[in-house]
Amino acid sequence: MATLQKQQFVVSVEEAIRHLCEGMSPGRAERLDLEDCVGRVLAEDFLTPFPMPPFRRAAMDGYAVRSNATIGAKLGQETRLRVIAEIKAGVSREWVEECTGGIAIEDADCVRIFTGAPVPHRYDTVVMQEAVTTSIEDDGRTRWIGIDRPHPSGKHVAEAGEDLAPGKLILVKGTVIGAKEMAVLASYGQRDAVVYAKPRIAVLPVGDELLEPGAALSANRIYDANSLAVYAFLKQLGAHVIRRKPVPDQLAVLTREIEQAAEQADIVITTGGISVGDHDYVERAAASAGFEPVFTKVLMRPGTPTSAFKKGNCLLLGLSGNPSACYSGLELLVKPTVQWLKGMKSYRNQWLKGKLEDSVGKPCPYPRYIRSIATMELGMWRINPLPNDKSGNIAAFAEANAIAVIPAGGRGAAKGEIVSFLLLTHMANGGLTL
Ligand SMILES: Nc1nc2c(c(=O)[nH]1)N[C@H]1C(S)=C(S)[C@@H](COP(=O)(O)OP(=O)(O)OC[C@H]3O[C@@H](n4cnc5c(N)ncnc54)[C@H](O)[C@@H]3O)O[C@H]1N2
Ligand code: MOO
Repeated sequence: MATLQKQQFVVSVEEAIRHLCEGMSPGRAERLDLEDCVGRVLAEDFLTPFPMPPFRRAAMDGYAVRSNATIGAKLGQETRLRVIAEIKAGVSREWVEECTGGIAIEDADCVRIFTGAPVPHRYDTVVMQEAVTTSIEDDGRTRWIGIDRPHPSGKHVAEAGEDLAPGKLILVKGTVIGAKEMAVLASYGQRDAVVYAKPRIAVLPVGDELLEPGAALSANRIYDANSLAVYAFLKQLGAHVIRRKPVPDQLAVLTREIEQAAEQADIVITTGGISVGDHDYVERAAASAGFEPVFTKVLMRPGTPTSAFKKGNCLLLGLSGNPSACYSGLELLVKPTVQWLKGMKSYRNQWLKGKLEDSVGKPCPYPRYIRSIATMELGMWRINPLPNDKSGNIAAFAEANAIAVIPAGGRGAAKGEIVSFLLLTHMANGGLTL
């Protein structure tokens, strides 16, 4: 039998990401209740519809006073102000008007006020209750406060619109909705938001050796680890995931599975079966299912055989079967692609710089993505490459919290060298969603 000659469309990691994102656009926009928008991406700019705060309000519990009335106040020579009303948060405009509207403007009165309550216009400052003495007249009703120092105008009063004027662009299209975005939207009374649909991604683990977790282990078989890893990763990214059972190494079966998955998904991810072995069928099945190659080799190790194919709007991404290589593919390629498809403005990976705490001796013609432990010490990231990080091993990546990149060629990298690294999604994830 002739040895399989893989078509060579070789790209760098950066080029692979560009190819993957190019020609795919975020899904349709849909309007969802805010509670269902966690981790979703805004498909429209959000402009403030009214001033924030919407009315002039007290920022402390205390007394609303006219600052003029406090000018002459001194220790031992208190200014006394009569408390003419009590205004708490949530009272009606009519109530405030009734309490203070008909009263001639004099300096010598004040109102008891609580945080969040509207400050009547006649008063220009709020004095915290800790800063006053209180007294009640013999009639048991007339209340006074004593103030022993001047209070400047505008203290503890939040003016209407001082936070945000109406018509201001506060959340731009492409922003992930998390807690603070929710607070903004809910502050403006929004019940729902227009967000991009979740990307739909199907996962097909490929290989005769694969058993479903839960089945009895038998000779020469292994459990399918990848499809659950991909499932978890994609869930964390906020995708809709369809996980299929392991597919045998048979061209016809795999072709049919890919065709079926492509009908349900924007992206089909296979794991395994993408290298040059006689029983690696993903590339041939992709062709039988009508997919065109986008790239068939990525300049990275692990995961060099990672390949992508396109048919219409559907992308087929073949990740390596080795669990570490598969996982690297998720972090390096799948994450930016899915984030792009989710409509995220900042969809690219955020690379950081750190100092290698150990040399990495193994030379490699491609950039090597080393599973590592990154720690921050005295303002500097330090990178400890994990030993024994063959792409078929799981120990190194189970421990890792980062992937560091060792440039191609040369003799690896020396201890003390500054390298780029990526914090793994479970460490760095700003938008962990389910
Ligand atoms: N002659 C060559 N052989 C190989 C090359 C090469 O360039 N020339 N590349 C090697 C590299 S690098 C990689 S990476 C692997 C990739 O192979 P595949 O992606 O085709 O993966 P498989 O051969 O199907 O499996 C590899 C390995 O991973 C195990 N595996 C597969 N699926 C799963 C799963 N769902 N869960 C857990 N483990 C899985 C599988 O049993 C194998 O041990 O090819 C090299 N070969
Ligand atoms: O590209 Mo592979 O993942 O090194 O074994």
